Amino acid sequence: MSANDDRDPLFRYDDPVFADERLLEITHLPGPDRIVGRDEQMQRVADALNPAIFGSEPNHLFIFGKTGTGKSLISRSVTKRVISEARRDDVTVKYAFIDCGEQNTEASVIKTIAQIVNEPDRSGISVPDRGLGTGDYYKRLWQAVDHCTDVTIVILDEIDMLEDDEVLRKLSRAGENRRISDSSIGIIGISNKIDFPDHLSERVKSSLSRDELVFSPYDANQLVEILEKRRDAFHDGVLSDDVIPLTAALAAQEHGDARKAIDILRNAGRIAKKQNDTRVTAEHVRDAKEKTEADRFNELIEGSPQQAKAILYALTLLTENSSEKEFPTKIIYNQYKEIARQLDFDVLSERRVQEILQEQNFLNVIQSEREGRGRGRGAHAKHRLLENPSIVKKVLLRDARLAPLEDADAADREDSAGTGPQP
Ligand SMILES: Nc1ncnc2c1ncn2[C@@H]1O[C@H](COP(=O)(O)OP(=O)(O)OP(=O)(O)O)[C@@H](O)[C@H]1O
Repeated sequence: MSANDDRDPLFRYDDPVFADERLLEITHLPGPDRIVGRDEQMQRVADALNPAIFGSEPNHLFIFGKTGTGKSLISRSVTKRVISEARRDDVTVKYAFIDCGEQNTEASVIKTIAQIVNEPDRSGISVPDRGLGTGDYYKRLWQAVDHCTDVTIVILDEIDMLEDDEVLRKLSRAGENRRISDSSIGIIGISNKIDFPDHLSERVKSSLSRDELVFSPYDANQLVEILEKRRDAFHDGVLSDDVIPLTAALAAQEHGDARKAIDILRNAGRIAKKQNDTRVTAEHVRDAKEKTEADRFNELIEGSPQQAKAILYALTLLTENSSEKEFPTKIIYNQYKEIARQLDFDVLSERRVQEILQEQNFLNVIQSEREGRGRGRGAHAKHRLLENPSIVKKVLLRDARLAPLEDADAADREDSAGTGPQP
């Protein structure tokens, strides 16, 4: 009897497609030999963090670049190398990776760093999840940092999502202001908004944005190389020859986004597996592209209220039915009113719709520009959808309250195709 004979037949124990799917997970940190084309950026991050190896204060650093250009990968990878180098000299370096999209208040950022760094046996303190004011969380953070580390590296991803820059001011000057005495803190701020430092107060800017680093998008060849280095996520012979080049080409269409490339490849494998295919083909890749885009858009709008979805639907219809790409608030508002009536929603004021458009701009769902120059505010802003309208529509219609729009949409399409009832 083989070892597998007594296993529960309800489950699968072999995976015909993936040898190690974790290599394609977004949280996976690939080793240095799998990192492609970022030597210069790695060196710059290493230069900024170098003092930490000897227990001294690292330089703060800002990293900019579009989605999927390796900003968090390089920050985490170099930080980990700093930690292991420092350990050789008995220097303790710890790091906290904070997603400011999820933790955007001063108290939650401070609490999270303190919880990551703290070892109650060494510091003699605890960092409770709730119940302390911001000031007390700071006190515990300084204690934890002083007792448990020589250097703390704080990586703030999506730093532009922070409610205000107070936390940056205090963290960046902790040593200078003698909040901590036996230890130091280095900050790496990551953002895809290159104009982010313009929004910081002068004091924070002067202490933080001395060192800036820009990550440019990958070209299709680099994306091919990145994917080739993860080919062992699949069993030998599973990927058809055209899968990696096609995935790279599709991911390079907007800008060279490695996150999208890896997501498409993983989804292609999953789709093949679901269909009981043992080879991943170009067709799986095309389906995977659509799924990846829909998933990503869904993630962006998941928490949005139904009114915001109705407004986005209005912008989607306008985009679909016109050769224009940008629309003024007023035009979107008129279309929204129509949709709100169809859905039996209360009709919001134009001012409120304008605010919601602004929020969606902040969430990177749409892009708003004021007429003339600068980021969009106010009644004269124009708004553009950042995703393919057919994907947006599909995702918005997943919301049951918006589903009636699907019938209206189908009827419109029939009419415009001339297949509606003839007189
Ligand atoms: N140069 C590279 N070599 C190998 N893999 C890479 C490279 N750049 C990015 N990746 C992979 O692409 C994915 C996205 O990278 P990462 O999260 O670092 O991008 P990012 O610029 O921080 O994006 P975002 O702004 O969306 O957070 C990760 O799975 C990462 O491992």
